Amino acid sequence: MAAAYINTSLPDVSDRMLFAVPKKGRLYDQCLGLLNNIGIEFNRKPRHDIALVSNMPIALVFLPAADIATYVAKGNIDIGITGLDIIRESQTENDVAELMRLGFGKCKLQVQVPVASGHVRTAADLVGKRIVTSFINLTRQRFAELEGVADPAQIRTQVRFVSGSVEAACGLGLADGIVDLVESGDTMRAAGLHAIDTIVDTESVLITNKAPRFPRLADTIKQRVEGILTARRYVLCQYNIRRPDLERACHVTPGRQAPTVTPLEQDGWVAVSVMIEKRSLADNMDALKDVGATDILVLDIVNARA
Ligand SMILES: Nc1ncnc2c1ncn2[C@@H]1O[C@H](COP(=O)(O)OP(=O)(O)OP(=O)(O)O)[C@@H](O)[C@H]1O
Ligand SMILES: O=P(O)(O)OC[C@H]1O[C@H](OP(=O)(O)OP(=O)(O)O)[C@H](O)[C@@H]1O
Ligand SMILES: [Mg+2]
Repeated sequence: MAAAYINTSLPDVSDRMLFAVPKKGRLYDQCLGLLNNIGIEFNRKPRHDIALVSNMPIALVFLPAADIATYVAKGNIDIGITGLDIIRESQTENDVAELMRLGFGKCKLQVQVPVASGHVRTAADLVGKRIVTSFINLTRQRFAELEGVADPAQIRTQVRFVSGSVEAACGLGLADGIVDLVESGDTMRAAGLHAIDTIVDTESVLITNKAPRFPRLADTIKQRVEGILTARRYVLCQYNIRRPDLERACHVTPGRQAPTVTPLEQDGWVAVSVMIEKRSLADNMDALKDVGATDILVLDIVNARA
């Protein structure tokens, strides 16, 4: 259970759901965009890590992404956004409920070595060597597997923690290899490194405590986020078609549930309105044209509720 926040200079948040958001870093901008999209209004004062939401009984708590899973697992925070990598690293998988993957913050936690150390081709070649990382638990678990040791504390490989700029460690002589996140690979390549093993594929997730204090409010947040993710994934497509060609057109664009078909004033014609996934839009438009559709229009969806 989340405890009341005990600090008299802070606002009273005892009746509010505490919602943790990364206070900086790679997830920050995306999280703020999402909060805005789901209609959460707040005013964060400079240097304050708590902001009251003006239109819902929620208080936002801005925390380092790496700590959010622990707060949620312990029940000090009710709901939060963080990365799957962080949940695994903080060993909180069994204590948090994953409500939804959010589709951003996608990257891989990888074992990397200097391109120049050509004799190191697999992670097994680093057994017994020096590894630097911000993910010591996941790194120790991976090397325990490679060493055939049940207890990660017993591994021969030396795993040392650094809090950031991990990619500098090999060049500076502190490590023979590193374990760090890779998205585009630019950071890795700029440091003269390449990846030889993947430990985790990660993306950001919405999580709650397993015994949430505000289950209905958490569900409302989940539904609103689902609506935004759906809106981002789909467009609304409208077209006109002769009734005899409708069946073939509906085959191309079956929609999420079913297309909406409306008769046109012109005899024998109908208008179709249907949701289409953005990633198959161009192919679907080509196929619609082939089956006789005309006046094909595509409209952005701002929000949705399935
Ligand atoms: N390059 C990236 N691409 C996508 N997601 C990333 C990337 N780097 C980190 N993440 C995700 O964001 C989470 C938080 O990492 P991030 O580096 O943003 O936080 P931080 O280290 O607290 O911030 P900073 O690096 O600014 O000090 C990671 O655990 C991961 O889930
Ligand atoms: O493959 P890329 O697209 O280059 O992204 C990967 C980099 O992003 C993160 O670093 P961040 O910017 O958070 O800096 P940090 O190392 O100081 O945490 C991560 O730690 C990598 O260094
Ligand atoms: Mg970082």
